Amino acid sequence: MALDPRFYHHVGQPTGPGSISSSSSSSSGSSAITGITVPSVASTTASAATLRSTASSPSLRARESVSVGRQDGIASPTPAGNVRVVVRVRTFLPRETQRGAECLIEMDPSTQMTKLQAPKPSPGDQGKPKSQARGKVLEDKSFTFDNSFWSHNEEDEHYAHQEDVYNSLGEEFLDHNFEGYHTCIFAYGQTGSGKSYTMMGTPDQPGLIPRTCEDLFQRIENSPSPDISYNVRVSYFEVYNEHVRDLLVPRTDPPHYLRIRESPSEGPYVKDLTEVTARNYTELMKFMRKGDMSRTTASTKMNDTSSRSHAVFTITLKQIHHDLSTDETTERTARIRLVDLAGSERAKSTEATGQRLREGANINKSLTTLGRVIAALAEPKKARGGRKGKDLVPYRDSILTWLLKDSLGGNSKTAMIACIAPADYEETLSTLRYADQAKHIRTRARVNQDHVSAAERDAQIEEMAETIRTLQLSVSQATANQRATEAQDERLEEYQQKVEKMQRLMEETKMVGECKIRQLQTENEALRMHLKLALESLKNPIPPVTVEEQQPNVVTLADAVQPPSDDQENREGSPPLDADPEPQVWEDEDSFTMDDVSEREAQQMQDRMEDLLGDLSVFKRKLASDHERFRPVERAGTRKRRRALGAIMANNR
Ligand SMILES: Nc1ncnc2c1ncn2[C@@H]1O[C@H](COP(=O)(O)OP(=O)(O)OP(=O)(O)O)[C@@H](O)[C@H]1O
Repeated sequence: MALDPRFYHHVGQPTGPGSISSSSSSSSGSSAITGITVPSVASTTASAATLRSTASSPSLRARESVSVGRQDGIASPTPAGNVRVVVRVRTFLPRETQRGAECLIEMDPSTQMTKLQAPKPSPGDQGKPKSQARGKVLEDKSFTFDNSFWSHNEEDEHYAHQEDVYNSLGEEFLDHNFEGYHTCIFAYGQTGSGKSYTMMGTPDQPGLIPRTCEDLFQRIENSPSPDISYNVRVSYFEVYNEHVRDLLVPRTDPPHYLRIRESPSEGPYVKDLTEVTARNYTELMKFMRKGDMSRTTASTKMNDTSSRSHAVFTITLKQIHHDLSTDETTERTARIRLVDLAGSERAKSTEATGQRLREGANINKSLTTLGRVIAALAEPKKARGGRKGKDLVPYRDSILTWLLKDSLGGNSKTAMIACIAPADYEETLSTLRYADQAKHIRTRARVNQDHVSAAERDAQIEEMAETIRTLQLSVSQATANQRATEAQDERLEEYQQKVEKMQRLMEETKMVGECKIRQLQTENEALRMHLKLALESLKNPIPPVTVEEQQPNVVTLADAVQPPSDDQENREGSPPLDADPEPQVWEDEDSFTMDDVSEREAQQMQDRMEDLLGDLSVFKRKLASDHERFRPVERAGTRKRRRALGAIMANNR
């Protein structure tokens, strides 16, 4: 049985059902804002349809008009790095319009260049050269990114809508997820620069996260293969004041913070983080909204709903393909990490005091560490190697960078969206510099895929059940000894993890089982149809074919097989033309009537169907017995865990 084509999917090919369609249009001409004449995009409209993008979509502009470097047509000023870096400038906010702010940003859609202009001298600096204004050297700066999204004024023909950002970045990253890669998209920028708008958006203008969720389930629902089962799990946490808080559990007072652990295979992870299964888009959105409501935001001078924390929304997509012919399972797991960072802020601009000031300091601290991590990763490895070849990337200096370690420098395809405000020279310059450095980072993404045979899966479950039994024993012994040691805690934790892992494994085994049943049912249905047709043709046989000058209702075998050609007739050994042919009729001993054939076929089909139905019921019985076999372990595990936890709590008191 062949794997779903998506398992062989190559990067860059359009896959899956389209995302939300784009609505804007474009023509050639010059941008009112940028003042740069761009090549006519009218000629690109033919290919626009195949790219599922509109002519004004930045993704299309990038693919069509830029011919620098990369095969996929996206401008690549970063031969050394593979992190996608895009920049997006937002519209003026009312407070900026009121103070008559000037837009300092220009973007060139044909080269994806972003230019930051030095602001006009303030009244105090009148008469001084521009470069000496405010006592600082302020000059125009230009940067080139994979995409420069112009979201400043909607009237502009190159305005990048939310859907354009998704079409250009989110869709491609979701392709990678279906291929089995971990991905991470994070939004970076000063407070009020449009990070939450880009990642979450509004109900009317959904951002990258809801669009990814929608496209994910559209692709699953339109999956062409019944042999693949999908499992989607989601978690959502925030890093607030250097503490991790689960956003999928209700807030408590005092807040309950989670600890960070590191596993050799998975790297740093949040211990006891809630991870829930989402069966459809509606459920996934429910979890997203729940987490969003719980996120710490506050009104500041710079932003009415300023995020005071870094939020990490993670979707885990598991694709399980079962091959009925080999009874082998192929599993692909992809982690989709979507991060909305808190914005960097200057105490002077926000005029924050008290709690807001402390939050701001912590936000800045972790963002500074992020900056140092980016800077270290952007350097060639040799240059950053410390003594004894130790890697000196300061991941551990903040919770945020520690948790994003894999996404920033490991097994992940990563993108950074640098959000900028149109009228803040210094903050924007700092963001653009970070983004420029991020272009040089190289991650090492790999396809996360495993092959497991049915026997291996059974053995895994068996082995895990054994480990759980041993751990149960040692936990209860330790509890009996009334020694609440750290080792005991660790063992208990290991035990809990194993039980959870086993539950998940059993869930997956159930999914494989369901997949098998689906496949058998499909085959069964096809056979049933076949049988029905065969029986119908038995009831209403096709009238026998008669051949001229031959007995009615019979066909000679020679005629049925091939009409004689002139050549054959004259060949040696062929009966002479005038010889009286010995007709070989269907009634002969060695020949068949049409009815015989149909009956035999029907009988074979009936037998096959009975075999299949037999297989199906054996299989169902096996599933039920597996379920029964492991349920007691699960129940006992939960009971024991509760008891052990209770004992430990009592000991600790
Ligand atoms: N592209 C855009 N189009 C229209 N409005 C936008 C756009 N980007 C941002 N905004 C508006 O700008 C304001 C600030 O945006 P947002 O809250 O997303 O900033 P932020 O970077 O997440 O800030 P913080 O770091 O303080 O949380 C919001 O009112 C938002 O609606």
